Amino acid sequence: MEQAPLIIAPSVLSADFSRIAEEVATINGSGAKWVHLDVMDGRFVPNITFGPKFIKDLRPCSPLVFDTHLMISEPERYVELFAQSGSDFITVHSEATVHLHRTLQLIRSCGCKAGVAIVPSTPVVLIESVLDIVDQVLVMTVNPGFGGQQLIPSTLRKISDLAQIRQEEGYEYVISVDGGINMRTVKEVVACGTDAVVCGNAFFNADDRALFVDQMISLAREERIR
Ligand SMILES: O=C(CO)[C@@H](O)[C@H](O)COP(=O)(O)O
Repeated sequence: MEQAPLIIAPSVLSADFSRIAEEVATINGSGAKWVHLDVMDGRFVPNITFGPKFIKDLRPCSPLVFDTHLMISEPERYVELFAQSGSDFITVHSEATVHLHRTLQLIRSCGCKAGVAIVPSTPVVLIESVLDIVDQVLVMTVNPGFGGQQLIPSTLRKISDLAQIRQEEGYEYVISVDGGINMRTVKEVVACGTDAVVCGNAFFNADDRALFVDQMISLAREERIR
């Protein structure tokens, strides 16, 4: 069976918040399938973005999958609010919650798909015991907090490891990659087994955002048939 096209998830972190509805409209028209929503609390990461009201207000602006990435400490305290805001996926960091398994169960019990994220210094072995209950594993390829950073090469191995475990165990999670993804780096992450890529600066700085998405998907297809 042919593999599904690479999922492109533009990160609104790199959007102009003063024109956020217009910016999201360009995501809708670009061929991207997901909208990536980076929630930061100034504690788990050294930056602050937005909360559930922002996502709730954006929900009517897009029919796409809302991929909410909680870069916040103790995310379990806010899961219900982010579920009510219209998130499809809610992804929490393994480093940010003591009871990771329980937090992932909570996400699912709220009717959302559950994701687990790991920062560059966290090895895959630390999340192996929850891989049977997640719908997405998000591999951070930069240290979280800011857009526009360079991909850290030592993170790539984790993508291949997750793809191998998925195959061996028959799991069905989506493997997504976040940080420093652009037309130069997409092939290497696809070669490792990525299904979805988060793109902040590369998407929002593209002269033609629809063309950018199209080219990223084509580059992925070329890499997969190589
Ligand atoms: O979560 C983050 C950063 O913490 C990312 O989602 C960035 O927003 C990706 O931006 P680029 O590296 O693609 O510019």
